[in-house]
Amino acid sequence: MTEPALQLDAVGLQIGGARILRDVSMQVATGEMVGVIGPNGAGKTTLFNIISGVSVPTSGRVLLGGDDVTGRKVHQRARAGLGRTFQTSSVFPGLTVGENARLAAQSKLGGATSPWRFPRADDEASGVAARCLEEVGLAHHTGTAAGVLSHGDKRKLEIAMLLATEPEVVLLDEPMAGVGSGDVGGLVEVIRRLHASGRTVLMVEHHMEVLLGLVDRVAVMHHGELLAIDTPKAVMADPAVQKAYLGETV
Ligand SMILES: Nc1ncnc2c1ncn2[C@@H]1O[C@H](COP(=O)(O)OP(=O)(O)OP(=O)(O)O)[C@@H](O)[C@H]1O
Repeated sequence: MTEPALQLDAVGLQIGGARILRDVSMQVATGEMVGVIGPNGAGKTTLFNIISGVSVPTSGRVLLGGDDVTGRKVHQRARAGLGRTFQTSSVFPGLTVGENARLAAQSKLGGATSPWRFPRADDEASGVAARCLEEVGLAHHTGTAAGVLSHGDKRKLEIAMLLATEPEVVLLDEPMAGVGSGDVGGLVEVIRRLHASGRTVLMVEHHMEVLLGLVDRVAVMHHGELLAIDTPKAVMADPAVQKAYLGETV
């Protein structure tokens, strides 16, 4: 039997007297796309922090491809094939789109990471960067300053930078946040292709229509617990989920 790409075993986080996460267990199969939803403060960001190594759980285990990575640092998990985008933009606005992507590729390949070093169009990092920009549909913006891109294109650039690190498991933290309605469709297509290429994807997203149309399964967090994990249809029909969202639009 193949190991799940990502597995959480009874993960918990207690800070002082506060239980932030309690007993969260899930398995995400290779190539699967799972959406994580839940009301504000439910523990979604904390869960992503624990999976990516920003926080260490006080109980339970995190496994990547069957390997226990619970005690490993962010960069060690990145090397093990985990990539993450953040809610806040991580692009360098003064650098071009191409330079941003090349820096991300260099961080994976090692060696000098100075963006001011004259890039050779045929070096490995430049090749990886070009391929990733092509994949997200930003190749025509290679020479554009990242700071002048629309929010939607910045998100695409962040995804390209993530792809440049060649992750197998991708965590997307609210990719639609701040994106104008005209840019949503293009970004959805990029995420759909990311999934179709066989990568395993976990996505926190408040834009419910987008999320439900993309994912294989939905994990519902509530008060630090995993309330349900199932197909979008089954989760939306679950009375416990509806109760958790009472007063909010699902
Ligand atoms: N380091 C910390 N110390 C104390 N409480 C924390 C800490 N980190 C998170 N919390 C609390 O844990 C709960 C879960 O927070 P978290 O940010 O994970 O929720 P979320 O589901 O991502 O919310 P949102 O949708 O608003 O981003 C919140 O009540 C938050 O205040």
